[in-house]
Amino acid sequence: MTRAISLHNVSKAYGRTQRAVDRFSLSIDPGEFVVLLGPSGCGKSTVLRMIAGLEEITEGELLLDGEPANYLAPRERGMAMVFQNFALYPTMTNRANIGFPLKLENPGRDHTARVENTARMLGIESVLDRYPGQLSGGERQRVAMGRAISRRPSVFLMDEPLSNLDAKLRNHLRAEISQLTRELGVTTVYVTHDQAEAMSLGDRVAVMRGGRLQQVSPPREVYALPENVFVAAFIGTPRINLLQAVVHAPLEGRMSIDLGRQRLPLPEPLSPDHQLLRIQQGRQIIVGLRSEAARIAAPSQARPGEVALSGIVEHVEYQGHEALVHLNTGSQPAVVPDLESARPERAAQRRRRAAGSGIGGASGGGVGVLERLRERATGHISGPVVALDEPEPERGRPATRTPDRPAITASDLVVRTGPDMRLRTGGQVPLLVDLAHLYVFDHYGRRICPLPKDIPGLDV
Ligand SMILES: Nc1ncnc2c1ncn2[C@@H]1O[C@H](COP(=O)(O)OP(=O)(O)OP(=O)(O)O)[C@@H](O)[C@H]1O
Repeated sequence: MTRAISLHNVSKAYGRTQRAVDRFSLSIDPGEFVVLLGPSGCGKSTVLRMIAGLEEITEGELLLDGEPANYLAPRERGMAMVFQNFALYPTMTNRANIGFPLKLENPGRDHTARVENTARMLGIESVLDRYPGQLSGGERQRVAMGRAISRRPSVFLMDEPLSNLDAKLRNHLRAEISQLTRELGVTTVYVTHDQAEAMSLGDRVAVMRGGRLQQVSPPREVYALPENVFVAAFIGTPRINLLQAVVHAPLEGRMSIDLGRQRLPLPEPLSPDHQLLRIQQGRQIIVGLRSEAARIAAPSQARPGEVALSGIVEHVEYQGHEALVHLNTGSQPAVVPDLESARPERAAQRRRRAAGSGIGGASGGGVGVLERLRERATGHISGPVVALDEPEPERGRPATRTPDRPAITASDLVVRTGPDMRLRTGGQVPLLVDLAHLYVFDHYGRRICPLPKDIPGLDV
């Protein structure tokens, strides 16, 4: 059995502090795999815990298969949770750990077949009679998943189940989780702050920031059509290049985007997307260029839709199969708050939560002040995504740098090249920018180009 989950304007407030989750709405279909993605502290785990019934909903409504479920006890929800820290009973064998929920449910029955079947699915038959302490991290996490699966839940809730594992094992288990949940056809809500994990696992990815849902879309769409600059910057490696810019739209002559020391001329006739940029004339905007939107090549090699820029090589990051070239084009990078908010460590959070809920003995008093200061400094910033770090300039006048602003950081654009391209640090290189892959965001960070119907790089 699998079930539909609907959250309608769900909020969570802890005490009188700002809301950890703010008017969160999301409908998940039966059998769907939805990933909650966002930086540390954005409220992902809180949403998951409210679905599980481990956290009371302050406001809003939770529906399970269309039925109100705010006050349903956790065990009546038919859900299984898998956490980051495995949470196995160390004094029980792995067999007993996997069978534990079954034993609780049905003490009199023999569960051997179900336990062995589950272990076979996860490839851990050979370790069933060992103890968790005798297993590797990956095996332990498989046992934890086995315990969640054995009961045949109608929903899996997974809270960063792979984050304690090394990268290779993480990739491996990620593929297994994907296969397993599809085979079982069970609705899955998976929490992570790792965008690559989210993109590879989810049927849909729900991006959160400061307790609020920013966008929920299939992975390809969340990458190709980010609704705002926060989503654009959170998704994709290397991170999208975000540059402060001003639209230059003379009554006569070619429209262009002023990037500081250089301009991007917009090809004529203007596309409908670019035509709409005219109304931004003189206002500060943010230009987004993913690393695949620009390449190092001479103007003579320009393909239709490509325009020339140039940059000074600051640094080359050799990656084996490719190199990332960090360039200075003389523009000013846009700053997106919250991307990697320095939230308290998860462990410290858990300690505090445990202390607050009376579980365990750790009071966390020693770290409290520091934690609180850090929280205050990096606290929730919700509302519109303000990506610029200075006030909007007067209309009709291009932005100027004020003297106390940091100088243009050395590199403002990262492009990919083949691993063998010889580049000299400090040397100037020609660039071609593909305007079909140009993103423009307004000063609140909302995407204004491309329009929703125009999806670069998406074969639909
Ligand atoms: N029991 C609690 N009491 C007070 N505040 C809490 C409690 N639990 C969570 N919070 C706060 O609510 C906010 C959201 O926390 P949550 O754990 O949901 O974020 P998250 O996105 O899952 O972060 P992480 O990835 O670090 O776990 C944070 O600011 C956190 O400090």
